[in-house]
Amino acid sequence: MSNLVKIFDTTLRDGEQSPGASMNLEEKMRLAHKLAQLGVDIIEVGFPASSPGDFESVNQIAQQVKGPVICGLARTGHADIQTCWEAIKPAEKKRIHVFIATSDIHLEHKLRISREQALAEITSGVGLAASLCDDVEFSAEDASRSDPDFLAQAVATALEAGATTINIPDTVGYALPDEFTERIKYLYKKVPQLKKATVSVHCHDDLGLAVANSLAGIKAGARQVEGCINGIGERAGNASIEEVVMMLATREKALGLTTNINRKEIYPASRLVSMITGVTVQPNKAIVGANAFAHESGIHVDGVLKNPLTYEIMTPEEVGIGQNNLVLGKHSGRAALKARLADMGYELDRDNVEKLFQAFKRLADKKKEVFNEDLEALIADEILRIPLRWRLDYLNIVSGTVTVPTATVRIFDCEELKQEFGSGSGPVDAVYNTISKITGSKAKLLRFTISAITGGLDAQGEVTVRLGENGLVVLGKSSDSDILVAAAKAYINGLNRLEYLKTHGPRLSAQESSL
Ligand SMILES: CC(=O)SCCNC(=O)CCNC(=O)[C@H](O)C(C)(C)COP(=O)(O)OP(=O)(O)OC[C@H]1O[C@@H](n2cnc3c(N)ncnc32)[C@H](O)[C@@H]1OP(=O)(O)O
Ligand SMILES: CC(C)C(=O)C(=O)O
Repeated sequence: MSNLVKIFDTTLRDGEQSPGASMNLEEKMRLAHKLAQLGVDIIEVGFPASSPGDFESVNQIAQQVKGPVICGLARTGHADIQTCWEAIKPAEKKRIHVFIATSDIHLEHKLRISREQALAEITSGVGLAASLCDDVEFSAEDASRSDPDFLAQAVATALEAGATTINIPDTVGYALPDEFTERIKYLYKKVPQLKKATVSVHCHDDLGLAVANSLAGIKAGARQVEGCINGIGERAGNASIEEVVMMLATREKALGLTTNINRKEIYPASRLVSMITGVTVQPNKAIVGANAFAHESGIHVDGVLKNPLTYEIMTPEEVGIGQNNLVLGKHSGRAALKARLADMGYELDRDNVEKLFQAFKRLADKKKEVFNEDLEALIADEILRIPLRWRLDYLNIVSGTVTVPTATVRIFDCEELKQEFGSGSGPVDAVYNTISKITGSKAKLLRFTISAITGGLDAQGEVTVRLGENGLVVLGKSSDSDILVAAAKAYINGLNRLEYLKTHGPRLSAQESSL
């Protein structure tokens, strides 16, 4: 048996069945090109009989996308199959995928036909498809809930009619891995001619077992796995392609199997699917989630810094993610802090690291994540105690529903008092325009946040601004019971830090670091 597992991507068909994930022609085309770059073996592009739009996108992709087999889905009715064939005909390599349900629940309640009629449908549908195309896949929908002997009969009928790939779907994500392995082994035993075809598995994630069941199928002899990028798809989704591929690659020694996937395209493909469908990837999602290669806990970061193998079983580079992400937060330790400081160009001596670490922990208790600008601000406050060029002396604001907001601001520039008057679209804008006039600052306001740090009507407001100029980025912070005063002071605080960085450079010199 081959050690190559073919990857059948159905993001454009089953993935598109995720509520709200439908894609237009341009989006499908872009994604199909990306899937070809990713190296999937087969792309199920759509269900051509379902709508003129789907026909058109399948047909356009069949004309333009080279590399993978281009596959269209069809029910057993002849009209579906003819329409599918017309749509995929221009492709270099093409496949018709015919399906019908084989479980009694589906036969009785949905299709309202007998088992005999279902077998006749298979003979007629697969037979027509095989007369048009030499690559035909047959799927026994709801196979995992079908009577095993009837399923074997359906599979034998499809092979007889000309199917070259037999797909065993766990349509409603009901199977348990051991059961699924047994089911496929049973089919191999009952239908000896199955060995000549490719067995495929198509697992849904209703119980979170889609990837485990795909592996169970592979272990029983399946050599094609169907799934979607990011695991999107009907209801709880399909097996996630990236998880299946990375499972096979990471555990290659144990499993002895390979795929044709260009793994560096995994992350770009994931981003594109998320962008196009609007279905966001949960942060803790395996392989492509924001936290998949992120570490915050001190003990983990210490290990990863010494050797990433301590906590990483694959490298982020392997799946197209730039590098791992060492997050600073309340669980971080000194090793993480020192590594980040070194990354930022700061070489602090042991006492200053200790001083900064204590301040960092106090901040991290209040904040989810500590960013570089937070560290710059801590260094400025705790270690450098930077000289303040500007200090607010006086502030008067006129604002309201019927007046143009104006501000009068007086500032100490070193020892010299300077005053200006200005306006803006709101009171904060008026204050900031006036401060910029006095200080001559060209800094851009990148972010402005305001929060209450005490309760009640007399709450202290804390304002944080993020300012940028010529590649330098700083934070400014202040609090006051008057939020406009807090806003003015935060802005001036940021400008003082920017002024310091402009004259001293963004990096601490060794001399300064030992201050
Ligand atoms: C497990 C899967 O993911 S299967 C794929 C599911 N995907 C989709 O359904 C998306 C595209 N579907 C559609 O756009 C529409 O359902 C269409 C155009 C295909 C059909 O629309 P309609 O003709 O209005 O039928 P409707 O959707 O109401 O019902 C489906 C019909 O197909 C029949 N059917 C379902 N599966 C099959 C099959 N494999 N072979 C033959 N007929 C089937 C059903 O019994 C039902 O027939 P009925 O109308 O005689 O009762
Ligand atoms: C059409 C088949 C393969 C399907 O999507 C399913 O059974 O889930």
